[in-house]
Amino acid sequence: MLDDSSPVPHDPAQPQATPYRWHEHRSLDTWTWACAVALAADLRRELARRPRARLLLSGGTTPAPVYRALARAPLDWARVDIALVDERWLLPNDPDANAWLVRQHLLRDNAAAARFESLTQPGRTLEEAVAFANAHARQSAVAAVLGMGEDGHTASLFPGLPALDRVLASKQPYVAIDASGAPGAGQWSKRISVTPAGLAYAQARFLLIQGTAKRETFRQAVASGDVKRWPVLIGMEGDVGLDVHWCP
Ligand SMILES: O=C1O[C@H](COP(=O)(O)O)[C@@H](O)[C@H](O)[C@H]1O
Repeated sequence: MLDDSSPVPHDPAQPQATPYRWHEHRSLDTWTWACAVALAADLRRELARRPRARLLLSGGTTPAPVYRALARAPLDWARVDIALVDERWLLPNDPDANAWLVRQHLLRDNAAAARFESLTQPGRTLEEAVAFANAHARQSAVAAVLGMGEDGHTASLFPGLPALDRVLASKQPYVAIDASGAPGAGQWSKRISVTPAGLAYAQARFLLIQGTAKRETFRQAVASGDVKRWPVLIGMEGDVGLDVHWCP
């Protein structure tokens, strides 16, 4: 069940500089099903209009139950292309790779028929992986699913990275990221990430978050409006709007 009341203070007399819609769910179950149903609806609508539908996904851990639920949706999955918004520089069969999460939790059941564009492959260099991503990225996607760390990073864009200015201004949809020194990046400092220019190809944006710490992170990000301190704010750039789905 959805409750659209926003916990983030907002003066309705002021135009909202960072547009988002806050969907608060009571439990992990309702969060999971609401997100999966919304994504399936977007895919179904696109497949009714076009030969193929494209979906951009995050990794990490949070979206796994949503992907498992989505995998059971009765769609013509053979016409669906799945790509990542970011990847750690790991081979796709590494359990810490975002590709691994997608393979384990989405590319199964009905969705086993979907076509997946893994960014990393054995023998592919980082530069080749970024070129591969950019070669496929300039086409409309029904939605981009974003995650967020407690530090406010999204995709592989971490707060305070020296390269953020360049990334945020990039005309390329994907770039290589050196996240050395960013505590939230863990041991995976080499990464590939979508840019705001890449996200602009998504017709809808979902931010899937859980827990009070991430709710507080999101509140601080919105209050600050500083995208370099809170890269999650890239989800609100442009006029698409960000659907934030939260559960405790
Ligand atoms: O490193 C990453 O982290 C974020 C957030 O992950 P979570 O485990 O806190 O859900 C994720 O969205 C991103 O794809 C991933 O590369």
